Amino acid sequence: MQAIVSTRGLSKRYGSSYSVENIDLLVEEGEIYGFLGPNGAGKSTTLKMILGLAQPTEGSVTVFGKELAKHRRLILSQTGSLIESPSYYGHLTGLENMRVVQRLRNVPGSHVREALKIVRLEQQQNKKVSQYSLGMKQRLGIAMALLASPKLLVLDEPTNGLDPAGIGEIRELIKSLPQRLGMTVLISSHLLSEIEQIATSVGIIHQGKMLFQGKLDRLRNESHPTIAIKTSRNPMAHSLLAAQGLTPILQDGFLRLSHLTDAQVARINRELLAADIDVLRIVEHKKSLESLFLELTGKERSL
Ligand SMILES: Nc1ncnc2c1ncn2[C@@H]1O[C@H](COP(=O)(O)OP(=O)(O)OP(=O)(O)O)[C@@H](O)[C@H]1O
Repeated sequence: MQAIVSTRGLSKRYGSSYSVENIDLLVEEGEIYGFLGPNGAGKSTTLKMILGLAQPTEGSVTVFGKELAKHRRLILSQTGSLIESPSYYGHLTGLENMRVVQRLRNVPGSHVREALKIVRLEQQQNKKVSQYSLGMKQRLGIAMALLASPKLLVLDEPTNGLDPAGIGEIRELIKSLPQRLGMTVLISSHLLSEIEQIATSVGIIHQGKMLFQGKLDRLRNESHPTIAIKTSRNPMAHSLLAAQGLTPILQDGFLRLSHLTDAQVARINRELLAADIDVLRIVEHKKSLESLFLELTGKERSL
């Protein structure tokens, strides 16, 4: 698969400290890449460097296979972005605002109607933007970013400040873009729950460093499930398992074990029964992505 965005050793230093340190980010064609991290982690700074809005202290950015430093104009002509809140004229209507951007970007007028249709603002296009809700303003910002039919769309926390209904709308809109318009999307958020619902790949950044990058499924597999076994005689079962070199933890009426294969679980079950211990429950507990994310960003450990 073709790399749409890749960075090498990308770093940004403000004063004596690094806000972004040695980031190798990789976004492949047709992906929705969720760039995830708590507030102040370095997401905006990274996205700004990818868009040529901030100068890296070290490292390089390649977009569409071309180095940003050398092909900035070409790359940006094929990239749409929404960084921080969208800029618009409140006293003009949505349509008039779109026309301003259309002229600035020198794209055909037909794109305006198309973009307004995609973000479902057609009905409100003649309303002044000062009378728009926050969600409508965000959608207008996305419509502006879509105007030039970009191959890459970069969105920095596009659902910030929206209510759940507004978040849902933007989410569905973004989700539809790769298939509908053949776009690749790079979107940042501090909410795992949000990224989890739309992204195909994630990059997790914390204190300027990338802690994990890859498919969401791989992140899920990083979590080793725990097997909890409830028996009729837990203390005796505990001794039996410990004698076999296992390290069960007796907690809340269950013996908890981790890193077990299916074959080991089956063997334990057989042995408990053979020792005349009834097995009442065998339950698998998977770590939620949320707890994995907190563990990663809380402990700052590298995967
Ligand atoms: N122009 C600047 N001058 C000095 N420090 C800056 C500047 N821009 C960002 N920083 C610092 O860089 C760090 C990362 O900020 P950044 O805005 O990239 O984080 P973020 O992950 O986007 O967080 P948020 O979601 O809160 O915007 C922060 O500590 C911030 O204070």
